[in-house]
Amino acid sequence: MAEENKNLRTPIVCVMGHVDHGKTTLLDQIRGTAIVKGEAGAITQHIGATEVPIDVIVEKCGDKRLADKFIVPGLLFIDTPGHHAFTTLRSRGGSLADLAIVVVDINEGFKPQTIESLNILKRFKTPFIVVTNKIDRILNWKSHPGESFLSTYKKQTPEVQGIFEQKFYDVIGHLYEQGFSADRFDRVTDFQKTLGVVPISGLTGEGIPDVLMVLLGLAQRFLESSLHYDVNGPGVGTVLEVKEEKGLGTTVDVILYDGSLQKGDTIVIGCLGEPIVTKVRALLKPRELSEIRYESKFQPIPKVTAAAGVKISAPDIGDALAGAPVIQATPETLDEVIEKVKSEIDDVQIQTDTDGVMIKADTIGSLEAMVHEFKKADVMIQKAEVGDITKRDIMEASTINDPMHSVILAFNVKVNPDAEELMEQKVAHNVKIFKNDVIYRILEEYQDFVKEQEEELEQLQADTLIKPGQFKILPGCVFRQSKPAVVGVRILGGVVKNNTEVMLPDGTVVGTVKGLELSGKKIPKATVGMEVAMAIDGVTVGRQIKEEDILYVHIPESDSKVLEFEIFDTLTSDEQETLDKYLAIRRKDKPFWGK
Ligand SMILES: Nc1nc2c(ncn2[C@@H]2O[C@H](COP(=O)(O)OP(=O)(O)OP(=O)(O)O)[C@@H](O)[C@H]2O)c(=O)[nH]1
Repeated sequence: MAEENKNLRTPIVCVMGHVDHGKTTLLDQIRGTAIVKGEAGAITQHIGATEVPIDVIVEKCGDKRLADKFIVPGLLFIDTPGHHAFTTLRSRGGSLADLAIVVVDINEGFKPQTIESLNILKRFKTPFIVVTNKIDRILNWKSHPGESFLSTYKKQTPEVQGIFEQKFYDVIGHLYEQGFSADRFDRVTDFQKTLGVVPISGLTGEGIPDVLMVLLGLAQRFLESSLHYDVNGPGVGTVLEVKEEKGLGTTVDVILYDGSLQKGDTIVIGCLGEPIVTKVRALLKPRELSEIRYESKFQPIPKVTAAAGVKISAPDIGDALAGAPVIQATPETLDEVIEKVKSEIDDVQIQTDTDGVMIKADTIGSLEAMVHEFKKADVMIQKAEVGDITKRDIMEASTINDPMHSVILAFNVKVNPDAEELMEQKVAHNVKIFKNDVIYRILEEYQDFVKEQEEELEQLQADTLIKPGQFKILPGCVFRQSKPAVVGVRILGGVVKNNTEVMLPDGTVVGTVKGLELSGKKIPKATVGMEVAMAIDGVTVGRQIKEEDILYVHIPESDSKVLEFEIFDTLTSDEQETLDKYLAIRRKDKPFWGK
């Protein structure tokens, strides 16, 4: 059993949370921990990751007995913060990150990206902890750099403790609203039922020993079975980034999570077309800072073993895709491995609708995350692809008539120059691009746009809709008998516009308004309370109409339905009253008119 445990690999940890809540500072603090406390050689700076060995953690926590308790070799922190790295680092059926930390600024509380992080973790079922950061900013907090939370907390005054408790339980309350039962880490007895929350300061290092301990505990408790690996097995990893490096050409930064990889090995890398089959030309790790006499930032190494972050230099890897699998192959396994890599890419089944927007993202993982978030918000998606925005994308979007769908939502991608050129032209005038490197911002911007469009449409509808109106022909104000009749009227309710038909109280439509004048000036409409001169075509005073008559604007049945059932609440009270009277006339003989 003990022998077997030797092959537990280092758990991979991602840091997530809202902008500016302190993800980078926390990672820097952890890196600092590794550098200051580690014996020479004990610290391993990886490509895209930092490894904190178990003995460094144990020393930091000040309890040597812990050394026997834990059997994982340490923790590997992915250096790129945010859920971008988390979603990029996918492995078959989930995320490659074994654990995550969600950072919340204790003074600011929950923000959109906090919730987005929690949703992503919930979806991937990744064990995680929450840290409430920046406790040193609490009024009158006395910092004790590097100490455990309980130790520094005990040294605060009761007032400061009171302020802390209030802010802390605010965060606990928010977590509860998101469906998590959570408590301060030292009060949690079962991490499977209760989410552990660690108060920290990324700046002073207070609470960092607790973060490391709780993470180790989680790894031990939940991951032991999934952390077994075969040192001699084929190397398996995920592309974190595809990068041009001076003197090396295109390289791929890979997080290896199983087996090992050597210089000269054949590897298969996922891309959009047929998988790339190539040979490792060099495996590289960052050069130690002391070795500045070398020109290159990287140092070649003969072999890497999981879990590790490594830069791979190899021929023909330009099309490699961030988030795609990298698997080592032998002549015997090559065909099988190619199939496996291909099917992993094909597994990213994105269900699309027949109508909807176009989504572009930089990696498979971010594309999946984006589609998930947008579907949750009921946005219809017609196409979802990895890659920059091309001329063809713009052409495709421009053929869509619905302005809410001739839209490209782009996450972390560029607009190609020829696509940009096309955007300037008339043919693409209807295409809109929403670009951002934060998913929820793209969603927000798109939702604002949709709202604006809907309001415009409503306004347009309201402008063409015939509204209720009622007026009385004033006594002694007949200026012309007919062709057209011109009479003085008072608007009793609603509005009367030019070119609308008018109706008698018995339901007969008798003529059309052909002009409105107020104090000798032509006006397009008259509203409640106004006394105006009105020209009515089609009637003769003394025949169809006479002084003191009350007339109504004739509302067609289709408009009446919209007024009564869709926008009744938006009408003024006199418009509502007038509509009620109008409907009563219409429904006297036909009870179902306009229903
Ligand atoms: N007082 C105090 N300031 C902090 C702490 N942690 C972070 N900060 C400050 O908060 C600001 C944002 O911190 P970052 O670590 O850059 O935050 P981030 O979450 O990585 O931000 P993005 O990378 O922009 O998402 C910086 O000015 C930090 O110095 C802390 O514990 N205490």
